[in-house]
Amino acid sequence: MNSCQKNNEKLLVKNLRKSFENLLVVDNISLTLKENEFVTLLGPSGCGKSTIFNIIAGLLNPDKGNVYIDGENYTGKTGRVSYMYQKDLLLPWKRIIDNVALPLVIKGESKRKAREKVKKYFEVFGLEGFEYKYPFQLSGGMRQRAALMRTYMFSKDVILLDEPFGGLDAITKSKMQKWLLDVLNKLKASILFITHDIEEAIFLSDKIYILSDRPASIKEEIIINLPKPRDREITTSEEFNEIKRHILNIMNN
Ligand SMILES: Nc1ncnc2c1ncn2[C@@H]1O[C@H](COP(=O)(O)OP(=O)(O)OP(=O)(O)O)[C@@H](O)[C@H]1O
Repeated sequence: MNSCQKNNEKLLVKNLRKSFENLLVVDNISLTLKENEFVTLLGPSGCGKSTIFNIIAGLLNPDKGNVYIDGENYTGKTGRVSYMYQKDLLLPWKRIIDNVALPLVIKGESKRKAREKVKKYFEVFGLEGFEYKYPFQLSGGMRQRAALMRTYMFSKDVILLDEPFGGLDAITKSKMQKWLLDVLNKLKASILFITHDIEEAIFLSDKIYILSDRPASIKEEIIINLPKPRDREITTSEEFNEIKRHILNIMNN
């Protein structure tokens, strides 16, 4: 165990720095994610958010800094966290149940056992009755729920979500945000989330890191103390708008 690990800290990122050729993309990023916490990286397009996720997932090596999960150094090591990209496509030729079970099959489970293990989650993810359908038979929101379920099956505790609702229309996106909070109430997981949508960040998060333009550095860390469980009405409250004004101020300076 790393001596820096504090109580219930799942993920600790320390002093990350990353350049591509001569382009500095990530500059001295440090952050923490506690057990069952929802933390968002909020920043402008192209600032380096996905690069930070690629480093946390172990797909990229930082030039400097480290990534600890449960106190263990995972810098440059893959396979510990779940990672869902914005366009995380389901395999069109596989049934939903086999798409969702794929992470378990990759880890060595038989198809039959993997199907058995994932079956019980279909109800929680709102996909009961759709187990044996193919992706083209589902709506956009349902496909995204299936992709989230597959992500959850890979690693149930630390989940990185890179703009998972970015490609959805406004109404579906809003429904999906509320749905995600409800699912997390039942399942418990520690989520690190990327978005450039300020309202989405406030609605979902316990904590927001505001990132600068490229190279990404942390401008401010904001704790969101809005009451939980949250529903849509909260987004029109004075408290919510006060946080939004504060964030806009920081982002525009
Ligand atoms: N493998 C790479 N080689 C060279 N440059 C890269 C590489 N990956 C990312 N970049 C550059 O790093 C910068 C940050 O990219 P990144 O994808 O991390 O930003 P982002 O904040 O996630 O963007 P967006 O919000 O548009 O998804 C961009 O200018 C991009 O062109």
